[in-house]
Amino acid sequence: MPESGIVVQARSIDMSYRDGNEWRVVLDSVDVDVPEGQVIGLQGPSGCGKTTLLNIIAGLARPRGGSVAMAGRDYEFAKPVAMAGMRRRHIGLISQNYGLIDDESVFRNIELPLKFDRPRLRRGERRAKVERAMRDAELAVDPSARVGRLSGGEKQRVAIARAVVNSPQLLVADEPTAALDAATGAKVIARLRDIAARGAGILVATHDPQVVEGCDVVYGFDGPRVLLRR
Ligand SMILES: Nc1ncnc2c1ncn2[C@@H]1O[C@H](COP(=O)(O)OP(=O)(O)OP(=O)(O)O)[C@@H](O)[C@H]1O
Repeated sequence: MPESGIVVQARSIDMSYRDGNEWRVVLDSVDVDVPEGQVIGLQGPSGCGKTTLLNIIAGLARPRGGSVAMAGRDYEFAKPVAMAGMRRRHIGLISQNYGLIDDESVFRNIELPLKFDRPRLRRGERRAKVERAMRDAELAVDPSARVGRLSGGEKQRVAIARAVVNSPQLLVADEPTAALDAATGAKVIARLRDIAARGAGILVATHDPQVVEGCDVVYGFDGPRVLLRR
């Protein structure tokens, strides 16, 4: 049985990549818990395996060993269609390069997950959800503005709004402040904390000390292991 209040539990995760004739171990029996209402950090030098672990917990990559469970249900890594449905319904993703469509408006970028997951939602309801997500992300730009014209900080907030528009239980963010100055980065962390305060679990990979400071628990990488830091 899962512990109550845990959004996602990863157990004994193993991952290796083939390097010529050898297998290079990146994750070796790694355990991670993401509780409701908390921001959990993954910290470590470049190349240590943060993105690999995030992708596994976000259901985007299949580990070579171990299991991941959301609300006590194991991810069905062998079933790509079921996995895609689970990701759409329960997981919000903020990727390193934001993954936005520059030629589309702010509104259309943010509503995209709703179009896939809630195609029968009425226009008014969709608009209300997008506006709510924009408020949650503290995004005060014209919804009809083209994303390509926004600043880096604004783009990051569009990515946050899009990730939360479906009210996911788990939000996964890969280096969310990497391209931002310190003041803008601080605002992003504040937004993540607000989103967690409403019950979501957040997992964030970072080497930004400011982000680390804003986490409830930080897992630090030390070679192919994850150690609980605080
Ligand atoms: N698809 C892949 N095939 C082979 N090797 C990979 C693959 N993905 C990642 N790796 C290797 O696994 C290691 C961990 O990569 P990962 O991207 O998870 O690190 P990271 O900690 O997120 O790094 P960064 O902070 O630079 O993003 C690296 O050595 C990388 O080269």
